[in-house]
Amino acid sequence: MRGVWTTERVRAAEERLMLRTRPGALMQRAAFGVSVQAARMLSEHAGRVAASRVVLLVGGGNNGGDALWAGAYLRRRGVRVTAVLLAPDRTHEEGLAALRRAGGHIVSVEAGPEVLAEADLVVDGIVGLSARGGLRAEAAELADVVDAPVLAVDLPSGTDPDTGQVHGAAVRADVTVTFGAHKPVHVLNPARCGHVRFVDIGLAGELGEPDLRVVEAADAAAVWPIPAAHDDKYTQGVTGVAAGSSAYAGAAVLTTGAAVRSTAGMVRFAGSAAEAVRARWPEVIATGTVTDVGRVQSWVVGPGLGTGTDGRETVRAVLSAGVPVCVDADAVNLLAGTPELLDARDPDTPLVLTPHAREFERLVGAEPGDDRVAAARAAARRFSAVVLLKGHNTVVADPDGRVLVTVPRGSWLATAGSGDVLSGMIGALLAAGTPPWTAAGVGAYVHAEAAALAARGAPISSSEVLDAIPDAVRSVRAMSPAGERV
Ligand SMILES: NC(=O)C1=CN([C@@H]2O[C@H](COP(=O)(O)OP(=O)(O)OC[C@H]3O[C@@H](n4cnc5c(N)ncnc54)[C@H](OP(=O)(O)O)[C@@H]3O)[C@@H](O)[C@H]2O)[C@@H](O)CC1
Ligand SMILES: Nc1ncnc2c1ncn2[C@@H]1O[C@H](COP(=O)(O)OP(=O)(O)O)[C@@H](O)[C@H]1O
Ligand SMILES: [K+]
Repeated sequence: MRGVWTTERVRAAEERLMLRTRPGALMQRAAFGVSVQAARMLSEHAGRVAASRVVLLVGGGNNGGDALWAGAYLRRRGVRVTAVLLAPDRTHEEGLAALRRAGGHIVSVEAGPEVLAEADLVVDGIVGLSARGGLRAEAAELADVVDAPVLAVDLPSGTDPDTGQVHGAAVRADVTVTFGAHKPVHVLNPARCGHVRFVDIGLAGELGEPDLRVVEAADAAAVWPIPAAHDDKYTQGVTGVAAGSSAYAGAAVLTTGAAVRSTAGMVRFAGSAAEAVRARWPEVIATGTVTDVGRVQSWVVGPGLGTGTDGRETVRAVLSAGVPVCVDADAVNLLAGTPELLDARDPDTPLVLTPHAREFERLVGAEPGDDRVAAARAAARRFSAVVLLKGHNTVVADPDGRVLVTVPRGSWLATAGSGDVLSGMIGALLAAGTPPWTAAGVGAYVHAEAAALAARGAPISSSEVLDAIPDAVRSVRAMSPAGERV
């Protein structure tokens, strides 16, 4: 897992590191990294480094200082560098002097549009970790006329460093260079950041435990359940699915199918869509009610269940079964409407709640808001459950405060029924004994991987996401040396 640290933590780490480094050293490390990345982008986009044109958008803080020093380094490689000063009276002095010494041009904001029109690359040094709100008017007008590729220093200006949210105008970067640590914006707003490149400025030893963690392929490969020589269909965990209704039989078929495709072993189904489930998935043992189903090691409850009395009793039955439960869709709505249902739960059995934003609002009584990480964390604590908040990024919070985030590759999952597939996958992982926080995070990662593999650049249905689960598991396992052996 890759760590992510909030602005406050990064600043504190930088302060500690600065006590042991000479003044200005960190900025120069950061700026040198920016210049290396800028040269790489110039080669790719302009076909040359020397004699190409770079425009620096320079704000009134250290972010602008980084851009100015990077410009000075680029001058040594023969690049024509022009700095547009957005806050001339507060421009970073040493950086400005360095760029002047190196032969860079300095212009005022009025000349910005003209120099931007000639640029091969724009370096966004408007604002970094001190950013508040969207871009101010002058910066917004300049950002609007940029046509060349954009390299953002630390983060795309106008995005919130800790939530990734954009209120008003913001830069859209092709590449963002981050210093010393990944910050929340880099994983919560990947669309604005473009490719994120890490520059080591020596912070690692000062950072401590991350505030968030990003799931990676190796994490999924390490925990995905693979049958061993001694296993049979029962020892790997039997997944129970209580989903669907006469009106929504499809949700039952999708959730059950996702559990079937995710792990070896067995899946049992309970509900009025048993016939439809059996017809599509003959390997599933399908019955009418939770009480008839036999022993399972986890339950998934909710997709297409309806919010009537039958649904409520189903939720009550699975919560009191003494096994881990993944509560999705209508089961989340039922908990929102009848919170006493949670009294049926054995407090020692893991619970995973998987709301999308509207279900979250019903459950918690407030929208997730700008800070989705804080919202998921608070809900996890309140319900003593792992809360997986769906959206472009999936945020998975444990009641103890740990948070996992998945960074999507595209938005292909924004299609009906894809959430049903996710809950089936999480249910299968829970049945295999995967701890709930990991099951939810890794399930979401492989779900997104399945979508990316199925889509390959064109829209897909959730049935295709489901069919791509084995390919996604193969793909993540292929990245792990241990995973390739079996
Ligand atoms: N610490 C270190 O060791 C290292 C730090 N490093 C670098 O320092 C950066 C942080 O620098 P920083 O703290 O000086 O402020 P920075 O982000 O440049 O903002 C400048 C000013 O902009 C303004 N402003 C705010 N919002 C705005 C908006 N929406 N649109 C427009 N303007 C806005 C606001 O001023 P205001 O006008 O509100 O007074 C603010 O004070 C960090 O990101 C990294 O690049 C690296 O060198 C590595 C070592
Ligand atoms: N714009 C998006 N980009 C990436 N993933 C998305 C996007 N919108 C939704 N998703 C993902 O798709 C799934 C949708 O789940 P859900 O809203 O429960 O759908 P349904 O109820 O139709 O099954 C979730 O895993 C969510 O994270
Ligand atoms: K910036």
